[in-house]
Amino acid sequence: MTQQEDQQEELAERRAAVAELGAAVRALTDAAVVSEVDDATLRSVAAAVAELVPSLTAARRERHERPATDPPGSGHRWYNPVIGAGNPMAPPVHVELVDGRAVGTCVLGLAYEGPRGYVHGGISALLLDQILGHAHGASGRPGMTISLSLRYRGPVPLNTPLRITGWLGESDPGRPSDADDHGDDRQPSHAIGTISTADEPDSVLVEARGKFIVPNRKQVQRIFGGEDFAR
Ligand SMILES: CCCCCCCCCCCCCCCC(=O)SCCNC(=O)CCNC(=O)[C@H](O)C(C)(C)COP(=O)(O)OP(=O)(O)OC[C@H]1O[C@@H](n2cnc3c(N)ncnc32)[C@H](O)[C@@H]1OP(=O)(O)O
Repeated sequence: MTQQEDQQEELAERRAAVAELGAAVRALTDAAVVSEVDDATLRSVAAAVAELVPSLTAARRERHERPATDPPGSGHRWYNPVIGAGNPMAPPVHVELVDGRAVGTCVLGLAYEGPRGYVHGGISALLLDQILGHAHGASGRPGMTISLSLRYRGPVPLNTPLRITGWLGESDPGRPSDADDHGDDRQPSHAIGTISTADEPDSVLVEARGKFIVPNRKQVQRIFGGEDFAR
């Protein structure tokens, strides 16, 4: 086996272990928010969970440090709060590109509840920000959201397969390019997205419109210390 194959195998093993822990803690969260067991049981589970924390934090990363799952250039985000299999707060949403659109699927449990039985509006915004960003990134220009507006047309049901779709709209017409001052592409892109149930994809429950920019070199330096932020 070559050194590169060795590294690939190690990476796959790491990602599998990270996903396993993510799924286990996600299941714990799901159980915690639906549980109606007695107080003594809640307290004993809380104590058992607290005992587990030091074994995870024995080796930890700090802000700006890459996790082992996301080596430079991989473009992976295993702890992303929407798609990251390693992040227990992520549903996680599974995203595919279909005819140039980013299409995400997931089921949201009671941990994401806003109005009783339905998804919290902030969670819908989180999912749509991600899917719009994915559509923007898939066009070859990974960027940052500079604005996001939502229209909630109908409540999004919990425990129901959902479909989240994002695509690019027209760019800002007539915006002057100030590439000379800032050194990069300065036309914000518009992206549009929707949430519906998988069973009724044409019935839009939430609609989003966002604007994205590709940070120029100075901005990347200022915000991320110069590292290629998207990879
Ligand atoms: C198979 C393929 C798979 C692909 C797979 C990809 C997957 C990839 C998925 C990722 C999905 C993540 C999706 C989550 C995306 C987030 O959540 S991003 C996090 C949320 N956004 C932020 O944190 C941005 C915060 N904002 C900022 O840091 C600053 O406002 C900015 C954007 C750096 C600009 O600040 P600044 O340099 O001081 O510029 P400023 O003087 O304020 O700007 C003046 C004007 O120029 C505009 N402008 C500034 N910089 C730029 C620029 N670089 N370009 C254009 N216009 C600009 C400004 O918007 C502003 O416009 P107006 O408001 O006047 O219309």
